[in-house]
Order: sequence, then structure tokens, then C-alpha cells
Amino acid sequence: MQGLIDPPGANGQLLETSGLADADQRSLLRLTFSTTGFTLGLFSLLQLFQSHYLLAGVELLAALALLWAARRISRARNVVLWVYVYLVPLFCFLVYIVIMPGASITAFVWVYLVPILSYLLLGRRAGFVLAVPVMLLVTLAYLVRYGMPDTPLGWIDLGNALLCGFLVLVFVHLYESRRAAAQRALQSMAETDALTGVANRGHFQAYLERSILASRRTQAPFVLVVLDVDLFKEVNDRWGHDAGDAALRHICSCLAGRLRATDFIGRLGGEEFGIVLGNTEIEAAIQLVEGLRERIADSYLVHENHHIALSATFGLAQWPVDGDSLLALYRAADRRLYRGKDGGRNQLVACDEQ
Ligand SMILES: Nc1nc2c(ncn2[C@@H]2O[C@H](COP(=O)(O)OP(=O)(O)OP(=O)(O)O)[C@@H](O)[C@H]2O)c(=O)[nH]1
Repeated sequence: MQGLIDPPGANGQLLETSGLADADQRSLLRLTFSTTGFTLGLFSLLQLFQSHYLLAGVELLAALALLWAARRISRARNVVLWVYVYLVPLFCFLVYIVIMPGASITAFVWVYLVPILSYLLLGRRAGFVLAVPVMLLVTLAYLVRYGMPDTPLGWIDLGNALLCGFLVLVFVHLYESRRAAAQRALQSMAETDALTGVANRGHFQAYLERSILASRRTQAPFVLVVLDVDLFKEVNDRWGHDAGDAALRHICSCLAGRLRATDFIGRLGGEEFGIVLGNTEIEAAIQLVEGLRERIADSYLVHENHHIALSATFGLAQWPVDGDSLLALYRAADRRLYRGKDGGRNQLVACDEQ
């Protein structure tokens, strides 16, 4: 057996995946706010030269607010709310600059930012829901402002503006769909043990950390189970490495077939697995794990016409009785697992020797 209680630092990058995504989102927003802030600042100067003092003042205020927001976003609580507070006034402003008196006919090109920003900051579904009505609204505003074209060239101008907007929307939608699917696939690969398909060590530790935090809030007990396949080296030595691999998959299917939706399995390394039994008292956990032990011991692995007998030893630790931290729980479960091994294997141990 290898050590079960290595600190989780080696898998730090996997410990809080949502935390990483959150940091990415904040840094993206910081960039977006500061870029828009500087651009609006420049526009406010242009308006000043055109003697549009009111507009220049509004743009300058908005630019300052955006630069302030760029500094604050890393500490903001509700990031999604900040996104809407940024996008909705910005899009209203884009509608306004299309219809305002004296507006340039080319102001319509700003509309192409609508799908790009919506999808970038909100993702595919919410981005679509926001971008499409805004683009339709700007188109309507444009038609009200300039009327229907009455020359062939006018129709070409309108066609250019509308078709280009439509294509930007379609391409952004396709890009974001593929990017999101690729991110999901990458995340799943980073979190899954390739051989058995259960969570890998980093993902399991992250789950355990989250379970501890949740239980500290709700006081719902849970049980950590650490199991180690017995005499696994003999399986490899006698039947070959392929049989060993098949045995690990077989153990996982025995576990998965019996566990509940609220339980979580991970491979800790080699022939060792961890299970978090959510919302469970130790008595119920003992019953469940005894069932798992019997299931593994009673079912043979059939590999290349050989019937290979397997068994596993289990160590259990309950939050918060046996420890409040990941390390304390691992230590308790690990200690008991070793006692089970010393005591003859194929058994579960749920408490320390008195
Ligand atoms: N086939 C296969 N073998 C593995 C894998 N990972 C680790 N092993 C083997 O698992 C074996 C573990 O052996 P030991 O740590 O001595 O433990 P054991 O034979 O199960 O003995 P006890 O734990 O005391 O019951 C080693 O021979 C490793 O090479 C794997 O992914 N596939």
C-alpha cells in the first residue's frame, strides 16, 4: 500500500475547480471593464471636441465608474450581477447612439459587440438570451431612425449591416458551444482516473474538502471510507498486469453498483480507493460497507476464462467524531485500514482499539 495521507497540495490545481473558473471570470471582467473604460474616456474627449458636453460628461462618468469597477471586481460577491450591471446599460447606450440626433450611420457597427460581449461574459445560453433581443431592438431602432431604404445601394447597405450582425451571432454561438464542450471534456479528463473511470485522487480530495465545509455549515455527519484491494500484487504476478487492471475496474463496478447517488468514489492511487458516504451515521455506514465487502468477496473476476477471487479491506472514519479536517479523517481511516490488513484482510474496521 502507498501512503494515503499525502497532503493535497500536489493536486492543488484540482482542489477547487470552480474557484479557478471564478478567478478566470474575474480577471476577464477586469480586462473588459478597463478596456471599455479607456475607450469611453477617449470617446468623451471626442464628444468634447464636437461640443456635445452632456454626452461627454456622461461618457466620462461611465469611464470612471468602469475603471473603479475594474479595481473592485476581484473582491465582488455576486459576479453575475456585475456582468448584468455592466452589459445592460452598455447595450442601452449602444441603442441610443444608433438613434441619437446627429448620429453617424456607421454607429450601427457597435452592435456587433453585443453577441461577442454577451457570450464572452455570460456563456452560451444566457449570452443568446441577452444578445438576440438586443440585436433585434437595435435593428428596429436603426430602421425607425433611417427608414426603409429607397435605393438599391440603400438596400445593400442595410443588407450588409444585418447579414454581418447575423453572421457574427452565428459564429460566436458556434465558437462558444465548441469551447464549452472542449472545456467540459478537458475538465472531465483532469478529474477522472483513466483506468477505472472514477474520480482521481485530486478530484476526490477536492470533493472531501467540500464535504467537510458543507458539513461544518449543516452539521450533517458523513463517513470517509478508505479501501485497499488485498494481495493485489499476487493478482498481477499470477495473472498478469491486464488481469490486475481488470480487477481494479471490477472492484469499481462492485462499488458503484451498490452506492447511493449521494456517495462519491475516487481512486487514491494504485489499488486504493476512497468513498465519501454523504449524510451518513457510522452505524449505517458499517452496514453499507459490509455489503460492499461481501459483494467484492463473493463475486469472482472472470478474466480470460480464469475466475479470480478478490477481496478488500476497509477503514472508516466519521466526520466530526474522528476528525474535522481532511488530514485527520484520512489518518483515522488509514490507521484502521492497516489494522484490518494486520488482522487478516477482507474486513472493515470502524474504530480504534480500546
Ligand atoms: N495492474 C495494475 N497494478 C497496479 C496498478 N497500480 C498499482 N499496481 C500494483 O499494485 C500492487 C500493490 O501491491 P502492494 O502494495 O504490495 O499491496 P498488496 O499486494 O495489495 O498487499 P496488501 O495491500 O498488504 O494486501 C503493486 O504490485 C503495484 O505494481 C495499476 O494501475 N494496475
